[in-house]
Amino acid sequence: MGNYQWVKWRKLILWMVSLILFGILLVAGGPTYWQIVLTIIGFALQLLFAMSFMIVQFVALFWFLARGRTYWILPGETGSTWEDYRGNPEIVENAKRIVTLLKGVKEFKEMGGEAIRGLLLCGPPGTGKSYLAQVIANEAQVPFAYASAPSFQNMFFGVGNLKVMRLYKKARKLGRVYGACIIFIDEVDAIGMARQSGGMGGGGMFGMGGAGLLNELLLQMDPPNIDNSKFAKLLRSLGLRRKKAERPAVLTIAATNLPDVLDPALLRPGRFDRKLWVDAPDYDGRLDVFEYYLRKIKRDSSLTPERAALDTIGYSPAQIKHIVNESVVIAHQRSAVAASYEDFRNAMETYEWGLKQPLRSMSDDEKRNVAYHESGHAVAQYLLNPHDRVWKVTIIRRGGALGLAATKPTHERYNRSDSEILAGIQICLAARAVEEEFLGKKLNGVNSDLRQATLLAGAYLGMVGMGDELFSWLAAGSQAEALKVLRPKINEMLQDQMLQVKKLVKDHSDFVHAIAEELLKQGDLTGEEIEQIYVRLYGHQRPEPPVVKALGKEKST
Ligand SMILES: Nc1ncnc2c1ncn2[C@@H]1O[C@H](COP(=O)(O)OP(=O)(O)OP(=O)(O)O)[C@@H](O)[C@H]1O
Ligand SMILES: [Zn+2]
Repeated sequence: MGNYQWVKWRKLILWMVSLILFGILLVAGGPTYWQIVLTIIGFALQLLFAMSFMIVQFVALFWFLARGRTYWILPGETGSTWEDYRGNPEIVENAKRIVTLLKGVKEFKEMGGEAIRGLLLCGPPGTGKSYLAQVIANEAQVPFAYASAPSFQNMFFGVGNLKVMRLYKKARKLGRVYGACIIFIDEVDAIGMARQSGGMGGGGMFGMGGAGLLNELLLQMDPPNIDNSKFAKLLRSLGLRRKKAERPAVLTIAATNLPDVLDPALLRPGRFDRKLWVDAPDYDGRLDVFEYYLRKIKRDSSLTPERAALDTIGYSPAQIKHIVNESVVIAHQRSAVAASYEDFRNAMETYEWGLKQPLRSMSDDEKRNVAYHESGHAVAQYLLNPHDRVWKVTIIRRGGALGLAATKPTHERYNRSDSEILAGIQICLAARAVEEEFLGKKLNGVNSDLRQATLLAGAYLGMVGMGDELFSWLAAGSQAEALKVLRPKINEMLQDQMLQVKKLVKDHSDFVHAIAEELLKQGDLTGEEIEQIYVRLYGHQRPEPPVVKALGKEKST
């Protein structure tokens, strides 16, 4: 308290002293009257200047923050056409309809139609969602804006909304010039998550939380059709009416990998009421994409679109583009003038597994362990899986794995039989089977193998009703709980499959030894080389793989 009083007094005293000094100066005939006036004006000007400077700074900061990271493409700037969108003719068909609507938007509206406002593209990454939106814009000859939803988010309240508002304002402006406009919003789930599930739609640190951004987006997509300018309000208050300004068509195309988490409000009519699934292409689709991208590079006759399409089940067009490009890089590195199939394969392997990183310090004994482990997988893969082929077996470290035995499907498949799942379990267990039977020890490199085998057995018994129960843990909700309850049965199943695969590798011991020896010599083997070894040893091609059965109590039926 006392302290506070003192501060107050001190201030007063300081003021008094200054006043007295000022008075003395005045009386002593120091400054003239004009000098005093000028000084005061000078002070005032300084204050004004400082304040306006602060205001300008604030405005600049806000403007800077609200500057969305949006890329604009005007008609004709990219030139990507339907010809460039490959591998998915159904999508193109659907997209063409949208372009027809956008092009004829004026006539369509005159007929009383409402312009489409939103299109939602769902699908895994790299399937060309933003690319499709660009092609639509280019084909319709309308401006295109690319924005990513997370970039709207800002820690300052209102800045995100301002960004959305500015984006749409510009879109409407350009839309008036070009007839329509397309805004593409990537990763819309970042702001469009169902509101109760705590989506990040809100205003952030200083915001009110909730769904501010989502609401702004919905409002901007489908704004109320009244003119809210001062002039229009004045006219309205005078009982007059200005001719309603024509609202330009702004089509919002949004993309997401997670359509299930979106707020239902987004999917209502008038918003994203049209949905297109953009999936990874099938064989024919990939063939088309490869033909397109391989045409752009120099390649020799070994690298054909057919061969490449066969190897790349599940690849997206973006991945295909990347692999083709990497093949050229690899070809160039070995000073070749054209990419070969070998380069392509190397590119794929590096893409899927990471770079080769041989462990120079590994002892011969350890290398032998890894070779037999992988040989076990390879033998089971080769003999048991009718729909997969061995792609590559290697004991050269890649990524985090000491070795790998990888298969690729021979064709697109959408369902799996009980026999195939059991074969899958045996393929996982084959490595341990070989360790025990051929090396006489158990090694610790099996963690992911056992994990995978356990998950497969769990699904077999507790999810897809292939054991003696039809109960599904999906209904119970927790896989972890189900695995615990199923543990005795899973164990029994794994033991039983282990016995079978041990028999398999012992029956083919020459094959196991030959692959392991060859791996120790060469480092890695392709599926074709494995096949050559088999044919050399047994004098015939791989027989039709057997139907694998569960022999334990599960086989009570
Ligand atoms: N169908 C296609 N035909 C030809 N090229 C394609 C196709 N789809 C994608 N691409 C190529 O892949 C690149 C990446 O695609 P894009 O960015 O559109 O994928 P996306 O689905 O939007 O991915 P993300 O969800 O990760 O944003 C494109 O720029 C294009 O060069
Ligand atoms: Zn393994």
